[in-house]
Parts: sequence; C-alpha cells; structure tokens
Amino acid sequence: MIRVERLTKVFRRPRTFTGPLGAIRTLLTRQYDERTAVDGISFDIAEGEVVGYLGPNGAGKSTTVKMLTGILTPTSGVVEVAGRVPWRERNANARSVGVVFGQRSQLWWDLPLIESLRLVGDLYDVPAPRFASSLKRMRDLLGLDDFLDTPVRQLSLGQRMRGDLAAAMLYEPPILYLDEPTVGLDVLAKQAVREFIVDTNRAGRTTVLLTTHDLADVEALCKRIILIDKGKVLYDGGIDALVSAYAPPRRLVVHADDGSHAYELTEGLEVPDLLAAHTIRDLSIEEPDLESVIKRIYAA
Ligand SMILES: Nc1ncnc2c1ncn2[C@@H]1O[C@H](COP(=O)(O)OP(=O)(O)OP(=O)(O)O)[C@@H](O)[C@H]1O
Repeated sequence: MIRVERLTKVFRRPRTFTGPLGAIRTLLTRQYDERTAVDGISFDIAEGEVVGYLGPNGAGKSTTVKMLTGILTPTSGVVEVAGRVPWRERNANARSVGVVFGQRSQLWWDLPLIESLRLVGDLYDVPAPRFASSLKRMRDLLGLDDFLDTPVRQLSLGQRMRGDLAAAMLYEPPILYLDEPTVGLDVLAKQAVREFIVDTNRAGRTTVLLTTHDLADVEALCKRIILIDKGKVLYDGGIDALVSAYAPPRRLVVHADDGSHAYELTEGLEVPDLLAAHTIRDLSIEEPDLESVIKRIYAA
C-alpha cells in the first residue's frame, strides 16, 4: 500500500549572516546550509496495517509524512502510495489519503462543523447518498451531534479533533495519516480517538500511519513500529520483539526501613546477601516498559 525506498530529503537554506551589514551579506554571498532531514529511509506498509512512526523531535517524521502526502518532493528515492507517486499526482493521491494533524485543524475556522464537513464532501466529490451514510457513521462513532452546528473556532480541543477525524475519513480513503492525534487531549478524549482509529481500521481495513510521542497510543493501536532518528531507521518491527531485544534488565525493588532500593536483575546479583542487608517491608519486580526501551535505543 505504501512503499518507501532510500527516501531522502535535503533542505537547502540560504546562510544568514548577523552583525552590521549582515542582511546585505546574506543577499550577496548566496551561500547555503544543507540539512538532511530524511536520510535513505526504506519501508513497506501493507494494506490494513497500523504502524507507529516514532522518533524524537527533529527526527524527520513530519518530513516523511509530507513526502507521502505529496506536499514535499523528495531529493532522491522512491515513494509510492496506493500505486501513485504522491508529488506527481498530488490531487489523485489526496483522494486516497486522509490526514489529521493534532497541532492544527484542517477545518474552516468560521464555519459550523457541519458546513465544514459538507465542504469536504463537495471537494472530494462524494455523492449525496454516500455522504449521508458516511456522515451518519461519523456522528455515531465520534458523538458529533452535540456540536455539529457550532463554529469550529468555538469547539474544545477534543471536539475539534473529533471533527478533524470525521473530515479526514468522510470520503473513505484507504489510508489515514495521523500526526499527534491525541496531543493535549484528556484521557476520555484520547480514548475516543483511539477507539475511532481501531474501528476505522477494522471496518474498512484502512491502513494507518501514526506519528505520536504518546507511547500509550502506540501500545493501544500498533503491532508494528518504525523508529527513526536523525533521518534514519533505527528499528522496524513488532513491539514485542523490540522489547525483548532491547529491554533493560528487570529490576528488583526492595522496600526497606531505610527506604526503597532498586537492583538490576542480572546474573551476578546475589539476592540472598542483598535481602540480608535490609530490614524488608516489601519486594516488587519492575518490568521494562516501552518508554524505557525506546530511551535506551536513542541513547545508544
Ligand atoms: N522547511 C524546512 N526547511 C529547512 N529545514 C527543515 C524544514 N522542515 C524541517 N526541517 C528540518 O528537518 C529536520 C526534521 O524535521 P521534522 O519536522 O521532519 O521532524 P519531526 O520528527 O517531525 O519532529 P517533531 O517531533 O518535533 O515534529 C529538523 O532538523 C528540521 O529543523
């Protein structure tokens, strides 16, 4: 469904000079700084997969998604989305893809939500009966009825996000890109967004590429993650395999009269000696979580 091969994006920015006459020097010298945001990335995503695309700030996630939507042209490499080259066939590609950015809305700020959704229906040439059935599904799944007539600017963040998800899926694209869809939402709203994604993926076999810093989203939604840093793929595979390959040792935590002490459960650990050294109140074992595993990989 999505094929990316040796994909690279280098941004070129005019070098800027500061100090007296800096602006003139900037104009006259025409020197450039280059930054490789995406550096030879390859992956394939099959129809119906939900994949977490993760990385620290500045890793190149948004740049990749922009090349998948056709907003940016790659410097080199291959991108194919549903058999199309996105930047060559940007309009046709847009019909295959729904996009949601948590940080900014795609909706018309001054229009009531329902009008924004109608405009999306018109823009994507959704026939009236299909629009009606799709809207009904979105209203039920996302609980839109309480605020369908409210101008988008007056919606809460959680309501606005539900409106954005409805707009992205109204024309039933086979692929959905989600960029930080739960950022800033409370626990209930996050849950609603996650349930919508699960349902959309199950019902329509929609392929989902999810970018997020919230690892609870990833654990709830994705079987596979692609981890990138500095524009390169560090890991591509299952979450379970990642945890067993890179997990730090489990830790034994001794809660004693003089406080709590944590010990890594490695082969050389002399547990009896250690227990004898404390007046113990309780013992617990800490299992590594996805966050500690990912931190370890970034730190390597
Ligand atoms: N238009 C641009 N011109 C020049 N450099 C850019 C441009 N867009 C992004 N970059 C640079 O490319 C690198 C990757 O940026 P990108 O936005 O893809 O990261 P990201 O992984 O999405 O980060 P975040 O988690 O913070 O959203 C960064 O160093 C960024 O400064």
